[in-house]
Amino acid sequence: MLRSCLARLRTLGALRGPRGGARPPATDTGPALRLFSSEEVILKDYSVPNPSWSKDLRLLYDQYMKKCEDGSWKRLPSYRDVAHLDSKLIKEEQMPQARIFIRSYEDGLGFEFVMFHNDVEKKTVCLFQGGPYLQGLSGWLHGGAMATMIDITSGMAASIGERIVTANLNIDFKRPVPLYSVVVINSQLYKAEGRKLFVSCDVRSVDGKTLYAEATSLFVKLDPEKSST
Ligand SMILES: CCCCC/C=C\C/C=C\CCCCCCCC(=O)SCCNC(=O)CCNC(=O)[C@H](O)C(C)(C)COP(=O)(O)OP(=O)(O)OC[C@H]1O[C@@H](n2cnc3c(N)ncnc32)[C@H](O)[C@@H]1OP(=O)(O)O
Repeated sequence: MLRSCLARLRTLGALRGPRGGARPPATDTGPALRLFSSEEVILKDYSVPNPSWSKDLRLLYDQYMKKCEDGSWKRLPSYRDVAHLDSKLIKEEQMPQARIFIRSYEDGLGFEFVMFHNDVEKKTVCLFQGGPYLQGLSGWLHGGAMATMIDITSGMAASIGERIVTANLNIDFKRPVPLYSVVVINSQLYKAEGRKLFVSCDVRSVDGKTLYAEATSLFVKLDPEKSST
């Protein structure tokens, strides 16, 4: 299994280090992801500007990167292939196919986003530009695509690095979101009660004047004593 994962990562050009050749330049994403003791695996981080990003998205990205300078906010890196590496739920031969679906589109066609997290304030902000493959009604973003981004942004506000699942997600869609436009998704953990984490969220236009959606959600930390299947 390990061998097939490594082969897959090599194909993707993600492996660097002792056997993988030169390491790419350091980014602000923190230390390289070390998955195996003998090899260092660096996965491509997609939460950085690419040519499909609109001026709005770039400007907001720059603003939030400034907020990161004093350490209060952190940019969250985002990968395509990391989630399946330790999964015991799918067969070994299925693993090379598995991808985080929001990172499965070519640049600009699907979910272009970057998230920033403030650990003290328990807030996560996502700057999101929905591409043409996310169309619902003509010219508008599909609500399911919006719901996905609300879910993940809220999940990041609830907890980073812990095994949590969405137990409940309520969304009021207030205005349709035009395709290609940039929206700002603001989420905040407002209550933690045992394994339960409660998050509120809103989605607004870049100038903050249009409210596109409001949501509340409940995330539950997985109980290691219980089986998830
Ligand atoms: C694209 C992904 C990016 C990947 C990045 C990688 C890492 C980042 C790390 C974190 C970011 C997370 C982002 C998450 C977003 C994506 C999340 C998902 O898609 S998860 C998939 C969808 N959800 C599920 O499949 C969940 C299915 N349900 C369950 O597994 C279980 O029901 C459970 C929620 C785990 C709860 O079961 P369990 O037996 O463990 O506990 P209890 O039933 O006893 O419940 C505990 C507690 O919670 C209350 N509860 C449970 N469900 C609900 C509900 N629907 N509404 C209200 N309350 C609920 C329950 O009453 C108990 O409360 P109490 O203790 O007070 O009695």
